[in-house]
Amino acid sequence: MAYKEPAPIKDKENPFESMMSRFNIAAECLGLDDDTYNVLKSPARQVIVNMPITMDDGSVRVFEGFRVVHSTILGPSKGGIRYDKGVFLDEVKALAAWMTWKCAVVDIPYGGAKGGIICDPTTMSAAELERLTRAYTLALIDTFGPDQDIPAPDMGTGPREMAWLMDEYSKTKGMTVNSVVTGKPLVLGGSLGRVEATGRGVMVSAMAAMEKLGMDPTKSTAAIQGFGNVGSWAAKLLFDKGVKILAVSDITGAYWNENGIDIDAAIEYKNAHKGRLEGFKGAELMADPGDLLTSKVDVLVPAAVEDVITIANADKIQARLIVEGANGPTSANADKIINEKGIMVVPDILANSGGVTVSYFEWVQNRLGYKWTLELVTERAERIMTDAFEKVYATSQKYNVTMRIAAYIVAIDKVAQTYKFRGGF
Ligand SMILES: NC(=O)C1=CN([C@@H]2O[C@H](COP(=O)(O)OP(=O)(O)OC[C@H]3O[C@@H](n4cnc5c(N)ncnc54)[C@H](OP(=O)(O)O)[C@@H]3O)[C@@H](O)[C@H]2O)C=CC1
Ligand SMILES: O=C(O)CCC(=O)C(=O)O
Repeated sequence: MAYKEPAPIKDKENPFESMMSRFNIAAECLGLDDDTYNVLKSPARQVIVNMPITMDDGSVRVFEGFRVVHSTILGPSKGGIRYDKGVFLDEVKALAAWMTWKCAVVDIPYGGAKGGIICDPTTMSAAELERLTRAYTLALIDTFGPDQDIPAPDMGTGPREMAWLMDEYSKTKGMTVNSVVTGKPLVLGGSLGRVEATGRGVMVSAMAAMEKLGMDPTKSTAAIQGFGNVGSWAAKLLFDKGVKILAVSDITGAYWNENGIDIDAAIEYKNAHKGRLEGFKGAELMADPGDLLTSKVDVLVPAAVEDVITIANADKIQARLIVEGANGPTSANADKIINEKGIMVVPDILANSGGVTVSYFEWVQNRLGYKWTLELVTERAERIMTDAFEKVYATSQKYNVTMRIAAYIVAIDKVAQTYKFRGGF
């Protein structure tokens, strides 16, 4: 039977339009001129590739993949690769633009890019995924490069895929080029602290926001959607700070414990059960996983997919603080409702920027041929995150705007100034 690609999800807000509506507000606050506006909004490069892959049963399937380079104004473009059956071009375009803004917010010398392949990694063997990753690398060999475009993990990918990518790239160059990709296994030049970096940044932003709101972490509760790389590390690090985690979730459901979930036990369970929480006994399965988002907690951390906080549920959210671990979890239409409710949102382009920050450290270490200690990585990453938070907070006060619009203002201002100094392209 011929394989049929799943249709892209259509019943959601377009993520690129969501990104643009925030961009437009920030551009207006800054009084951005038309020329710069047009340059900054347009992705520099969009590549679509089709890759025939021999499956383990001998059949051939053609997979569609994307790489969007949004901007190289600040430096080589940087951004993860997503393996998911729902990937589509406008999503990758939005994710690439968010990378540009994210790198600018944390003041690292990168532009933004993102990649994705329409596939379901949970139903593919390791050998099939390896062939696919190598084919994708070859298809994008002219795009990738340590001084051009540097990929990293995102949903559905991790150190294993980054290792294959590095190896395939290196073979075509006839030498080992480990700085072409970050998020690699440690033995291949990965950085200590990269695996937990995004979750750590979420924790650092949550702590900084709680301080502004006068919340005591040890008296606060949280719910975390998504228990993959970002969600599980954010949960673990918040738990270690004394925050009581009442709910966590993955694709198998949402799990609630009024007395607080033992996150170490949840992570141990997940690691022993193919990366899933299904059957975890330390919490009750919630009847509707969507209820996690509107549950009675102080802090909400969406750390799974886009567009989960929408006009359909925004008015029911009870948390005082939302810290966006995922990229684009809040639709632009929901922003107004959330703001009217007085909920503070630490936006994705700030809250989850700890990952790309430590990716930058990995790239720097690869180029130096030197390894930093975990303490050094953690201390530098936390300082960058704290400084970025304070800058965005001060900007929100100055312009009397939300933290989200303030983060866009900081980012767009930096990219626009750099563009002007460079004299245009
Ligand atoms: N990894 C990184 O360094 C960074 C990631 N991000 C963003 O963070 C988000 C998560 O990425 P990451 O943790 O790497 O991805 P992972 O693939 O490691 O984890 C994703 C998690 O979300 C769960 N999930 C998927 N769909 C749903 C859903 N509808 N409801 C609840 N849970 C769901 C998955 O469950 P299951 O495993 O059961 O399928 C899994 O637990 C993405 O938006 C990504 O772009 C942002 C910055 C950096
Ligand atoms: O680590 C990186 O370079 C990028 C991570 C990423 O894709 C993201 O921040 O969304």
